[in-house]
Amino acid sequence: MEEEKMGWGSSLSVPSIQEILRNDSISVPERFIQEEKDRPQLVSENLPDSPEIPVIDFSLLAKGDEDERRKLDLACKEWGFFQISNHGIEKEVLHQMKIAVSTFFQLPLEEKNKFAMAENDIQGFGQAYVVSEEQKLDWNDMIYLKTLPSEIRNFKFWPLTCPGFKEAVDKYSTEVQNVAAEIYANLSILMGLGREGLKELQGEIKQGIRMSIYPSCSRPDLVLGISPHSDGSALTLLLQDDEITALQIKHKESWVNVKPIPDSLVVNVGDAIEILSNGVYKSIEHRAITNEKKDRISIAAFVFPDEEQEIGPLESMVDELHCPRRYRKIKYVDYIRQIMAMKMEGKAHTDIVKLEIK
Ligand SMILES: O=C(O)CCC(=O)C(=O)O
Ligand SMILES: [Fe+2]
Repeated sequence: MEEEKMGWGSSLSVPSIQEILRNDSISVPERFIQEEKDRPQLVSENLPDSPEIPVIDFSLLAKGDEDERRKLDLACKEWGFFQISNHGIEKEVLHQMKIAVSTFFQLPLEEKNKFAMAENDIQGFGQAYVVSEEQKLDWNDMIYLKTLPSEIRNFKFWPLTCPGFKEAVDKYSTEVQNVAAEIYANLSILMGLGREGLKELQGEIKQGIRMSIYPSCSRPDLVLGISPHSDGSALTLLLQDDEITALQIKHKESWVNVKPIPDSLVVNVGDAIEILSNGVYKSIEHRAITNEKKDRISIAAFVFPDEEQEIGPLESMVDELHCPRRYRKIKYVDYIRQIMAMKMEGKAHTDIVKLEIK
């Protein structure tokens, strides 16, 4: 029963890119070659020297600093993305998390397959959003786990054969949740509610973590590490490799690189906050590219509303004259199930909740 309740949908199973590369690390299989219009421009080529995405000092935010909160407001309106410094999560916790993930991906395939996604859920080792045999595949392998609330932590997908994995993920997800909760509380204030307003309306936020490996690729000009999409979460907090620039976001119609700041986290507004804020805060399209030299790991913690909650624009964000209602209400789990059943193409999936504006 419980499992059925947890089901968010399913995905066609896809070959492991790491396994393909183990047999032949030079050729790029047809299914991974993007249509010409979708291929990335490489970092070293002609992406303009992009404006830097905002950096928010988390320690100030946590102290209730109003200037910092205004910076957060602007970042969510104009960029939908920001990096946070001084988040207070110890370096060692970040380090152990990265080690756990790379150790997992070094396991032999048969070991990883023990945690393969079940029929009716996207949890485990595999891919989400693969809905047809013709669909181009992304150059990554990933494992997705729901990590919070803690009642669901002890489930069968924990790769217990991977030493230190559970401990590292437990620790990291708890810490990252505290950071997410503080940002959530600040957004709540900015949206005209009290600090606890969003939580009171929507319940505690939950968390799922997507851990990905993007192996180095002989032809990074032909493939995408992850295709353009926006996140279905409320917020996403991303821990990424300190040295490799790979994440790109859509800003004013162009792709902009998110240059890593060591030990900081990249945060983005997800669809749920876009909907709650009536479109004032933007859930921005993003993608990741690959490189020829080095495998890259990233860890995306998605925080999201309770599945049974309805999400829709907050009354405080709707003003019939200046800011009419832009989205219909939807139960969060129905939103997720519907978008999981689609191939992600940028932000097209958010159309399912958009209202016609007269
Ligand atoms: O690996 C990255 O930089 C992005 C990952 C991402 O966008 C996601 O998992 O939703
Ligand atoms: Fe994403």
